[in-house]
Amino acid sequence: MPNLEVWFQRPKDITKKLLTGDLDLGIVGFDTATEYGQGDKNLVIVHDALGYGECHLSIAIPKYGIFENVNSLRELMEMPQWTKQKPLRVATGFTYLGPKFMEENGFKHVTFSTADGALEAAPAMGIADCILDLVSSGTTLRENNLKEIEGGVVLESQAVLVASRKSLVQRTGAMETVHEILERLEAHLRAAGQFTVVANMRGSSEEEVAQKVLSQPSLSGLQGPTISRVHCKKDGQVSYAIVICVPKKALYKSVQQLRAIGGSGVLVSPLTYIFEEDTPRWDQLCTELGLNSYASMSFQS
Ligand SMILES: Nc1ncnc2c1ncn2[C@@H]1O[C@H](COP(=O)(O)OP(=O)(O)OP(=O)(O)O)[C@@H](O)[C@H]1O
Ligand SMILES: O=P(O)(O)OC[C@H]1O[C@H](OP(=O)(O)OP(=O)(O)O)[C@H](O)[C@@H]1O
Ligand SMILES: [Mg+2]
Repeated sequence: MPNLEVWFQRPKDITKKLLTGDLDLGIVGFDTATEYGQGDKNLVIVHDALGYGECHLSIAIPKYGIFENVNSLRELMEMPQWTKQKPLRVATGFTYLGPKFMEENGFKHVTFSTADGALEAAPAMGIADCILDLVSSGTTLRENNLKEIEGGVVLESQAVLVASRKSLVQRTGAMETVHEILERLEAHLRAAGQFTVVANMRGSSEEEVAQKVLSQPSLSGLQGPTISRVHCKKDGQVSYAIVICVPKKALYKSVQQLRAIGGSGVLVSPLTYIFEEDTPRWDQLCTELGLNSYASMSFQS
């Protein structure tokens, strides 16, 4: 893409640099954008689900000792151990979201300490009573004898595309660039679970082939089959070829169904992009920025 420069930075620095106006666009975890964005209106989520880096921010407590029978945030809060003099000690890297969550849930006697990594060790080391950190597979928690509790999830997260509102509104060309990035991302993510399937079909007419294909539940494709004539070199006879999109999960079933209705020579290739007529997140972004005229604007010129 022209007019675009890409820098690799630490996630928290990306968020901070978006806020100071040193960057126009960033890709970070939603948790980082929320933690370091701290509700700043200048940070705009352009794409909220890039489909990787999935995790959630959650409270975890030891499985043992005084916590053995504690399984919810409410039960944790109602434990007699936490007093003004001896509050619940939470180790977390999320020093904005952590206290905010506990306060919103009415937790009175709580205090926070912070570290850069390996927080899961803090309870066993006696430095904290529980932790508030990211969980993905849950392996780190299991390894450290910790458990999540009901009502303890602070935030669901995955990679997101974020922008500086000021940049989008003020910088010439910024919206055009974001539009192209968004179109490509949406089209690419839409295509992620799909294959293109091309097959030769026996049949006496396009209609007959279409009927056969549509009679099979896994073969209707995104909008129905594309059918075209194949002109054989040798005998000049006409046969037909169909092109359909098939979800990866349904691939083998589709091949079986194609064979059952006279399909052969099935070619399968991955799909890179599916561009639809609309880019829903673009319209949302324009509305968010109060730039409604952009929604119908095309950048073809
Ligand atoms: N186990 C995980 N599975 C999936 N995504 C994760 C996981 N841990 C972290 N993430 C995501 O990756 C982002 C970066 O993680 P992390 O904060 O560990 O960064 P880092 O590269 O170690 O940076 P720093 O050096 O500043 O700690 C997080 O904000 C979160 O969105
Ligand atoms: O549920 P899991 O799949 O085990 O993943 C969770 C772990 O991943 C992250 O740590 P990371 O590996 O980034 O190390 P860090 O905490 O030192 O940054 C997070 O801080 C958890 O410790
Ligand atoms: Mg890390």
